[in-house]
Amino acid sequence: MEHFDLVIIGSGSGNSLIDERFDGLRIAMVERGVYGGTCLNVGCIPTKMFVLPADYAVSPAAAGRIGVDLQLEGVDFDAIRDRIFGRIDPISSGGKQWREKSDNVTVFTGTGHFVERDVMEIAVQGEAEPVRISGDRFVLAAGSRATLLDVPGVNDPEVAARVHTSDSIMRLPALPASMIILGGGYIASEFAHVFSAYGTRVTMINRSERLLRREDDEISERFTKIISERVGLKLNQQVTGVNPVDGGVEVVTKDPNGIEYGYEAEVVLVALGRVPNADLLQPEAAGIEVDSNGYVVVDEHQRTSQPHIWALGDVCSPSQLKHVANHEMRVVQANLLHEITGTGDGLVSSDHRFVPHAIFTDPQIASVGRTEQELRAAGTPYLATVQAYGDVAYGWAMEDTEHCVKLLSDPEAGQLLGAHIIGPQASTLIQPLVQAMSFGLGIREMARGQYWIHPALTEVVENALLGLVEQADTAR
Ligand SMILES: Cc1cc2nc3c(=O)[nH]c(=O)nc-3n(C[C@H](O)[C@H](O)[C@H](O)COP(=O)(O)OP(=O)(O)OC[C@H]3O[C@@H](n4cnc5c(N)ncnc54)[C@H](O)[C@@H]3O)c2cc1C
Ligand SMILES: NC(=O)c1ccc[n+]([C@@H]2O[C@H](COP(=O)([O-])OP(=O)(O)OC[C@H]3O[C@@H](n4cnc5c(N)ncnc54)[C@H](O)[C@@H]3O)[C@@H](O)[C@H]2O)c1
Repeated sequence: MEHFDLVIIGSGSGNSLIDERFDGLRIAMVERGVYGGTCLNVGCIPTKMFVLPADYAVSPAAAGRIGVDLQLEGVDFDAIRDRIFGRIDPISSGGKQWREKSDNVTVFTGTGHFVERDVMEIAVQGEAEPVRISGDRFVLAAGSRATLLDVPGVNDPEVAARVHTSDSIMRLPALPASMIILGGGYIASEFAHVFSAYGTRVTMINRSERLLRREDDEISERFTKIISERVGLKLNQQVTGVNPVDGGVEVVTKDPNGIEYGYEAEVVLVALGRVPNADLLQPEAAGIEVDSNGYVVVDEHQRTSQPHIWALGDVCSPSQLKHVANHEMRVVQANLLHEITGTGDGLVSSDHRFVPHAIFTDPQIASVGRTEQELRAAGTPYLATVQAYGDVAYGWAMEDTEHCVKLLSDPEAGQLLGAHIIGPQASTLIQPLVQAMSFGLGIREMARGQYWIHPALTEVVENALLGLVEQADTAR
């Protein structure tokens, strides 16, 4: 049995962990799928490369409001798809080849699972017998996978060929005429924007009454209304079955009154969340604790319940975001180097205080901190302000009527408690607010202690901050 100093399972954020400081160690990299993981191959990168053309495709509406007559002549889905994967696929295969050539890293292509606390068995692709390796230390970077649809009819081969997850939907051989999207979260919303902008007739089926329900209510309500102008929305519906129909699939649903509906489309996208891949690792064989939702349990240093096993990213973090996986990777990297080579003063900890996210729909959405409904439920006193884009100069220029920045703070307008933005450039506008929260910058200092470029869209953030200050001062 081959022995390694370090065994890493998962080549997404796990691959970034290995740098020249690990040159003296014998490392095994175990990867069951496409090299480079979710973000590169089927996640953040390709989706956002699909979003940008979609943003252009919907821009005639915004241009028309300010007197520019743009006409969309069409969207070349095949060219977009081939350009995107023509760039991504070589990065993935090149990354794998580069690792395979490395003197100190052995790449195992196959699914690994524990058989003992320091022994892993790998079903290596193309090999008749599984391989066993042992390790001094392990890093679990095994990510998550799409939840599959589990209703009657889904295993019918004609249906199965037309039911996709985010892993396959971006590689469709041609743009479908119609698509049903199941779910109302990040993936459902981003692909609803993409495919409806490209010209597909999109129907979203969601079990609750609003999309993006975990966002602040203000944002979720606005988004649900705005996107309903571009896609068919079927809310409060539970999927009960799927059937093959001529040229497509029928999705059968039931509403809260028990009334049944049937919707047909050429293809179906299942976007019902992602489950951690911890189960594939058979963590019980190594004595690794897993929580009730299937996530590997880690302490603040990203160490699992087994001192020689560390975890990072989607396999242990319910936020399921790449910037979180990257952050945790750096923590594990520093802690491994500390333990193995004595680098640094001690173990470092992850900082999960203010994790932002952005949803690349049209309009964009970005958020950090707590929502108003969370503060209310917790009984935390707060101030809230909603600043319309249309009330600042750049928003006037855009003739904006729909978008806003919502800020929440303590009652003295001292510190921000949450920031939520819906509208153009939201993913960029949120960053100074993330910075303020992370470094404890007070609202008054932030609003008045710096210049805000006039007439940039950042004035919508400045005015929102001033709105909180004014409320606090009025209440004194
Ligand atoms: C469609 C989509 C869009 C997204 N967009 C964004 C975005 O815009 N911004 C953002 O922050 N996040 C986004 N995410 C989330 C982001 O992609 C993930 O949070 C991130 O990639 C997780 O990284 P990771 O290293 O934990 O896991 P991964 O990158 O998933 O890597 C895990 C790897 O482990 C392998 N593996 C699993 N089990 C085993 C095993 N037993 N043996 C061997 N190998 C195994 C898997 O094949 C995989 O390659 C998106 C996700 C999806 C699906
Ligand atoms: N821009 C980004 O950062 C980005 C983009 C895409 C994905 N992601 C990550 O990927 C993760 C997965 O995305 P997602 O959209 O699949 O998950 P999600 O958790 O955002 O949304 C899941 C949706 O499915 C619904 N749902 C779940 N189970 C259901 C059931 N049994 N019946 C009916 N509806 C059900 C939920 O109500 C929700 O609307 C996200 O949590 C996010 O962290 C991030």
